[in-house]
Amino acid sequence: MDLRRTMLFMPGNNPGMLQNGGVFGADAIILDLEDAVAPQEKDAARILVAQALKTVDYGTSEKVVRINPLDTFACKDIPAIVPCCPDAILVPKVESPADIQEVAHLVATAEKPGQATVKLIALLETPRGIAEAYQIATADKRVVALAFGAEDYTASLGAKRTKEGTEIFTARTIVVNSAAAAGIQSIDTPFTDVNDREGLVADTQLAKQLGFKGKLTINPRQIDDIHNVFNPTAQDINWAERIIKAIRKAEAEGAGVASLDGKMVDAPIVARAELILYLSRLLGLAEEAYYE
Ligand SMILES: CC(C)(COP(=O)(O)OP(=O)(O)OC[C@H]1O[C@@H](n2cnc3c(N)ncnc32)[C@H](O)[C@@H]1OP(=O)(O)O)[C@@H](O)C(=O)NCCC(=O)NCCSC(=O)C[C@@](O)(CC(=O)O)C(=O)O
Ligand SMILES: [Mg+2]
Repeated sequence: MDLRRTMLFMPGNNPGMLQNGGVFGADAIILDLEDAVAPQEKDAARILVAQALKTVDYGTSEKVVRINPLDTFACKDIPAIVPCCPDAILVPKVESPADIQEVAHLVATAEKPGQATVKLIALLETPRGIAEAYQIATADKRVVALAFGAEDYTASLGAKRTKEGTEIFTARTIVVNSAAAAGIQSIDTPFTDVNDREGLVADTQLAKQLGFKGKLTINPRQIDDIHNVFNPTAQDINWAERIIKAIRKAEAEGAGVASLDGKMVDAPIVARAELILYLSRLLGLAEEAYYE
């Protein structure tokens, strides 16, 4: 499983940020050619991002480039970026399966022989994109995640953006459910007030509760708080260990259902416990947390 708890945006025309992007420990970095770059800077940013992909060591962070939409500069971005071997392309303002299929075709044409297959992440940030979420998620096998962009979405809706996020609740759950139905990940919208840590943590907790697997990130100071929310806690790991022990004991006694602390333990509970343990092993948390 690829971890995408944090996906850190950095403007593609900012050499300082592009140079340092790998040192913050984000699961993914997104070199942005779209909205963080002014129209007159697009050509320079494309060259800078291509160069960064070839020369900067981003460590274990997944390398993602957000291209421009198909009706603007995507046809210039894809042939310039794909041969520089990004891990994935973030496609903004996706509105239909046809958008994804067209990008997938352009990417396939631009890939060098022997290059690892470039993945696609669809950014849904319009009412139509949300309405077509499942069709978009299943439009091409390169698609590994759906991401949600609340600022563009609420601007298109004409809805006021609030900290509580009532206006985006339906869209968030559609994105999560569509991605899960397609067997891919869902990544939540960024929290745009970089000085409001409490608000960030609350918003990330809500995203996790809804089923998102990560959050778009705009500032390195947000990374640890987001990771802390998505990481299993020592309590989670302890619960998961006890669930697995309880079900193994029940199975040894010929039963498919166990009881722990008075609560029923059956297949979906066991699946949740296994996921927690898998994630904690992946993050190197299991032992440390278990023996606390
Ligand atoms: C927010 C702010 C201006 C705050 O600046 P501040 O200056 O207050 O930050 P400080 O924390 O003081 O910086 C301390 C040190 O960290 C360095 N540093 C900061 N950020 C860094 C970073 N990202 N990567 C590497 N390095 C970084 C900085 O260079 C400094 O380095 P140094 O000088 O050496 O000490 C800044 O973070 C920033 O520009 N973020 C990226 C913004 C961006 O890409 N937006 C577009 C993508 S979202 C989007 O499009 C979503 C969506 O699609 C969704 C929808 O639709 O809803 C849409 O449409 O909205
Ligand atoms: Mg946007």
